[in-house]
Amino acid sequence: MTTPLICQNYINGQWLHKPSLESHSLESRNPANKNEVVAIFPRSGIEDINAAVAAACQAYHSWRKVPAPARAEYIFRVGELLLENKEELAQLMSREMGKPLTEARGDVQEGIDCAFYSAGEGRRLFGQTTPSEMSNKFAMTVRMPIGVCALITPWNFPVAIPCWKAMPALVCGNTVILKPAEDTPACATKLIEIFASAGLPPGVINLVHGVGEEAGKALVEHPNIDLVSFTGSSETGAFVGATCGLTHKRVCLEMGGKNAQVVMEDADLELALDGAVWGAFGTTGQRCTATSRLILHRDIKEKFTNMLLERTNNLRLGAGTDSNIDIGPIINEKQLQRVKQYIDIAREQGAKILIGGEIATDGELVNGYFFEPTILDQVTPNMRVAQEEIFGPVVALIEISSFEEAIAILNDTNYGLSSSVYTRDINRAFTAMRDIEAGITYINGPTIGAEVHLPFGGVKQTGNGHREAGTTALDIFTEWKSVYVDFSGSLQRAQIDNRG
Ligand SMILES: NC(=O)C1=CN([C@@H]2O[C@H](COP(=O)(O)OP(=O)(O)OC[C@H]3O[C@@H](n4cnc5c(N)ncnc54)[C@H](OP(=O)(O)O)[C@@H]3O)[C@@H](O)[C@H]2O)C=CC1
Ligand SMILES: O=C(O)CCC(=O)C(=O)O
Repeated sequence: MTTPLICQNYINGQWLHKPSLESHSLESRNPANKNEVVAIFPRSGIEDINAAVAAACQAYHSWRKVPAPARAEYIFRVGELLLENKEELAQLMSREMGKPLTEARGDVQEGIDCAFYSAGEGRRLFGQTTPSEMSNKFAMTVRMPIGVCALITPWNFPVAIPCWKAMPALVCGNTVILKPAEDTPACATKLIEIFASAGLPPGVINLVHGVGEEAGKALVEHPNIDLVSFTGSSETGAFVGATCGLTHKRVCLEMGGKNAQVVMEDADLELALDGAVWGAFGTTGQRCTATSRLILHRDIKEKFTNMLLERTNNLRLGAGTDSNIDIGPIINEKQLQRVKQYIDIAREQGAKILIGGEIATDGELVNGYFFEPTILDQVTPNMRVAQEEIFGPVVALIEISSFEEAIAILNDTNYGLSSSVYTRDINRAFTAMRDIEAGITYINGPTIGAEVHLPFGGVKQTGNGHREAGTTALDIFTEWKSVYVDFSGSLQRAQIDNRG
């Protein structure tokens, strides 16, 4: 058992608001061992939010004028420091969030990739030049920063998601305030320590810990916040979207998925099996891109289900820090109960549990929040487990008899984040690419595994039309200005006459 990390807010270049054990403090615990306190962190209030917003507003005036290539050099340095600290961060993440070490390393690696990719944008941030209607005039567009950005992030990717948001925001000339999830304050603190070590000027990046409904809400409602970038649940996303609408803020929402993997009768079944196991049970199913529906052609369903059962039966549960395990814990008691409730709902609505379905309590598992990897059969498309995001190690099997039926069922949800089709038929592959309603489609690959230089986000209720990562992140964190330069020395005739 290690000593808890004492986390503080980072405001205007200073570590502030030391939490006391007695009051105004919260703790994060190891989800594989609830007796282990990983971190103690402040329960920030409105005064902390006001201080962070004031610092970010003040810093914005000079940061936006730092040349973009120079802003990018700080982010490049963050990437180098993340690389140097990768193992330490991954170990901490495994303890605080529970994901297996290999996955935690992948999470940090996404942050590193994002740093180097975003830093490259500092030397691009391309605008356009375009002909003017006048002879002695130039016309062009430039990207302008938006201002002070609130970044509200979940616990499932405690390094990657804050990096996806903060890095492009800073390269574009904005200043930021991060409000991380209550479950992962230590990861956020270590990440911001790295940003601070890269020498960013005071106020450019700020960290405020606390409760979503207090600190997060205060940030979203604050009149001096210009943009909110949010990843999390549909319910909180709806509040964030509505509040930003009422207070005229820019807003970018990413609210999860109900992702499906289709396996057709001509698929390479071993390949599809790897995809299904990793997609459904990787990160204990706690990914917005997780495979929560397996749409199986009736000709291969029985064989594939048996293969899946055998693999699932051999998965080992345990602490993410133990290199011999496959599946870590669920993040907290509330999420554990939520997953359990969905199993009860599935049963009530007529689904059959082929394997799993219970909270796992064998041996040391009793000390953590473990749930057995679960396969639900005889699921019909209108059941709640086929429509709602569960965010746990649960996958629903749905049988289909044609490719058209598979695509129709895949599309039949309110979400539209990730999707996958396993087939050897090129015509089906291209039809899937065209007809699937999702922001991401994989052919012969699992629904998870996004790369940072491609747009990330979804259609329908997954989001509000924005895409993180890739060059599309620049569209979130900048606004266009059209610039006309008249070098005629007089008001041009056509302009007065409206060209007539
Ligand atoms: N799309 C995705 O990647 C994710 C989706 N989810 C979905 O959400 C479900 C619930 O998970 P949960 O962690 O509660 O998700 P939330 O949406 O509640 O949390 C996401 C972030 O929003 C903050 N927050 C909560 N309430 C407010 C508020 N009123 N105003 C501003 N910020 C707020 C949270 O802070 P705090 O942690 O302090 O509550 C956290 O930082 C999961 O079961 C899953 O379905 C969850 C995580 C990631
Ligand atoms: O699995 C992926 O491709 C990325 C997942 C992710 O970012 C998320 O679940 O929030």
